[in-house]
Amino acid sequence: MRTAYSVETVRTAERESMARLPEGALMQRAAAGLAATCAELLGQVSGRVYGSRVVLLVGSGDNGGDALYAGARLARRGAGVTAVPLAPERAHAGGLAALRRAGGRVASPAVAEELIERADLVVDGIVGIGGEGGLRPEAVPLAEAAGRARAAVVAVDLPSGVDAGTGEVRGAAFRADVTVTFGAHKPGLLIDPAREYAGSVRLVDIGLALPGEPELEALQHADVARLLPVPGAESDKYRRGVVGIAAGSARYPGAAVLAVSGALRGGAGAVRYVGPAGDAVIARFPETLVSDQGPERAGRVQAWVVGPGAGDDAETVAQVLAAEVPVLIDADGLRLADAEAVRARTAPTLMTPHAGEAAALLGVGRAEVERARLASVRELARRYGAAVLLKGSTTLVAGPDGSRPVRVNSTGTPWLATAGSGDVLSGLAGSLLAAGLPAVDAGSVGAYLHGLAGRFAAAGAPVGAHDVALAVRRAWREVGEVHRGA
Ligand SMILES: NC(=O)C1=CN([C@@H]2O[C@H](COP(=O)(O)OP(=O)(O)OC[C@H]3O[C@@H](n4cnc5c(N)ncnc54)[C@H](OP(=O)(O)O)[C@@H]3O)[C@@H](O)[C@H]2O)[C@@H](O)CC1
Ligand SMILES: [K+]
Repeated sequence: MRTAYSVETVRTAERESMARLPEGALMQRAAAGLAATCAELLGQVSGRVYGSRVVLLVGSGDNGGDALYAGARLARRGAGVTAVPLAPERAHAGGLAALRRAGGRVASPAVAEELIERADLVVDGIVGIGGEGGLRPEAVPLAEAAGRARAAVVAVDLPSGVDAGTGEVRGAAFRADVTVTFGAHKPGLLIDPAREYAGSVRLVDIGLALPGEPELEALQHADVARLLPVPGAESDKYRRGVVGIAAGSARYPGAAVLAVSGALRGGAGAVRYVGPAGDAVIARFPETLVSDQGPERAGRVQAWVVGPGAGDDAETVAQVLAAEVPVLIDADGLRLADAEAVRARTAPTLMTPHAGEAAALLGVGRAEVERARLASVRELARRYGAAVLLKGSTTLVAGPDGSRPVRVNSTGTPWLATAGSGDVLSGLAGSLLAAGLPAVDAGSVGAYLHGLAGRFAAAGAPVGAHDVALAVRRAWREVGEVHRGA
């Protein structure tokens, strides 16, 4: 499991550690890790550390201190290192002295853009977890220059300008090729839009003992493998769970077919389809149990999926919400579901909006949800008393009270932003619910497999939702392999 901790928790751990260790020890560990990554990148960019040109952009806090000590290490290996302190009188004094002793230079911000243009490596040590409110105006041209330059950009702890705790980006921020973060991932490094600015993220262990719950957790292959439902010798189709799909309409029969295609690959023993697209479903998937009765009279299921392509069929949504089994609500179902009926449910509920649907439910603009994804998913979960999966390039899954930790999925790919892809996910996650997974697990395992399947199906070229559904089996197998190998 990959975890991310709030700034507050990291600060607490930092204080405890500092009380036990000699002064400056944590910063030296951080700088050593940072310098190692810088050296590796310089090797890639210019072939060697010796003789390469490194520019350190140095703010007035410890983030700048990390950059200076790392710069000193690079200077000792023969790199030409120039530090640009944005507020020279407040830059980390020990770090500046160390850099000078190692042969590094110090330059004025007036020449920073010129230096960045000629650099092999730019180290962004302007601001870390102590930052507030986005980049200050004087740093904006530097972020732009670093973006234009051919130099590799390494961010210290996090890209300056992004919000460490929430992943929000207000205005300009540094775009890093690599972010070297210390002690723990910060939530912003795993959530878009900030995640995109971080490039690839490396965690340097500086020996922090992190107290309490993480803010976020991201499942990895082995975690997913442990959660996948596996039939035992005694299993029959009913014990493996039957998932009911109440989806599709005369206008959108394809949504029903795609939701069923996802459900068939999600581990339930059987898929029951209810709705007006039965002929289309049977033609494609003859193994489906098709009923033309409403959900109430369709026969037993262990979980329902309601909503994909449902049009305006509020009655079906109401019947599903009244069922005493887990329910996944997606697409049109989100709009048609009565909030009181959702809150009144006693069996688990999982809502799966994309940003636009979440915005409509929250009564805000879509951009607002995209800007503040973590706060949005928590707020929705609290309002509805339901687990909520907020789709996107970094999908988030919150438990019913919006509490910690929220799951974040990072297997997604931009290729998954294709029509019908969400219908496949709803069937897949619904099937996992029917197989007995708790709502947050069903959502996050579903998103994980779906993202991986999207990558396999796309392999660098456009995909349709149907291709994604087909690739779910490969994703499942790959995840299972890791488990068996473990
Ligand atoms: N956690 C750990 O265990 C370890 C942490 N370590 C490192 O320490 C870092 C945290 O250091 P920190 O607390 O000194 O804060 P930091 O991020 O350098 O910035 C603070 C200063 O920046 C300013 N400033 C504020 N907002 C700004 C903005 N938007 N744009 C520009 N400037 C802004 C503000 O100064 P002001 O100008 O307001 O006086 C403020 O004083 C952490 O990220 C990690 O790198 C490691 O050394 C090892 C162990
Ligand atoms: K930084």
